[in-house]
Amino acid sequence: MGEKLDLRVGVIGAGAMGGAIARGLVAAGVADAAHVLAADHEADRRAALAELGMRVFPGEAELLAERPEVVVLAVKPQVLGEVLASAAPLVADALVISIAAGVPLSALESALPGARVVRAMPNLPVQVRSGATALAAGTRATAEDVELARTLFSALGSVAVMREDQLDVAGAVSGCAPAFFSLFVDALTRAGVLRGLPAAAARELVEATMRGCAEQLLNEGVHPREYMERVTSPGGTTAAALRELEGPLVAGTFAAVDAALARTRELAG
Ligand SMILES: NC(=O)C1=CN([C@@H]2O[C@H](COP(=O)(O)OP(=O)(O)OC[C@H]3O[C@@H](n4cnc5c(N)ncnc54)[C@H](OP(=O)(O)O)[C@@H]3O)[C@@H](O)[C@H]2O)C=CC1
Ligand SMILES: O=C(O)[C@@H]1CCC=N1
Repeated sequence: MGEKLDLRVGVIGAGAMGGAIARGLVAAGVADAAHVLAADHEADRRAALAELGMRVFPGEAELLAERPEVVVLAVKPQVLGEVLASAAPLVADALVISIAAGVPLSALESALPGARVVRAMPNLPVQVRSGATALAAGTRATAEDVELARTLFSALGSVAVMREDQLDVAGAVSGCAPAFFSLFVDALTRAGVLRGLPAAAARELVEATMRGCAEQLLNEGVHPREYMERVTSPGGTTAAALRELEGPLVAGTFAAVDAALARTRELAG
């Protein structure tokens, strides 16, 4: 468990990502549930978090009236402008952490005059404290603010502090990656089914393999290429398969990351 922080964290937008962060912070023990405030339009989402002991609010104004020391903005980039306008007068003393894809620090800082802002790009596994988060500091954020953001997200997995342009790349890579990995798991499962495996068995085999590979890559620190070589018997089945897979997968992955970055730039506008 992480060190418990004596401050309140307000999460505005408790959807897929805001909900994951709120749950992760409580599960990690860095914040008491009663010190995590969550605002969401959806009554069901509020009820699920209230059940865990969090304080819940129907919108940002009600939450920010409580003046939490840290505010996490976790609404979609398309509605962030409205939230910033109503939050601006209420966050002068808070550290504001935006996780919105694309929305630049310059836009956040000009919409929140005086506020200390940090951008974060987390991913969905923060909910189970195995996430990956990139951080970039705004011009008014202090070293202590960056350390506080690092402490919060470190309780939810690994953290890297970087420049803002790099954070956008991290968003296209690790932010999106849970969907990329899930797509591959699904594709491999379907390939097994197509060739005769029962669906449930195929899925179990593929998911167990993903967990085992992740454990070995992380625990042994082995390079992915070296790990591939261990699996690839000379003249064997993996070599035959990789010959088909590598080209399209690498090209598709590069194109996918470029598409995510292009969309990031559109959202910035
Ligand atoms: N999903 C992911 O894996 C990641 C997402 N992000 C970023 O996180 C942000 C949220 O994405 P995601 O969680 O997927 O989106 P969701 O739609 O799941 O969550 C956003 C939630 O915020 C609610 N909401 C909108 N406006 C307000 C408001 N004014 N007050 C209270 N609640 C509000 C929405 O309710 P309603 O729909 O009813 O308006 C919704 O429940 C985005 O900016 C995205 O770029 C970053 C990294 C990863
Ligand atoms: O799809 C999105 O826009 C968000 C940002 C990164 C992952 N999900």
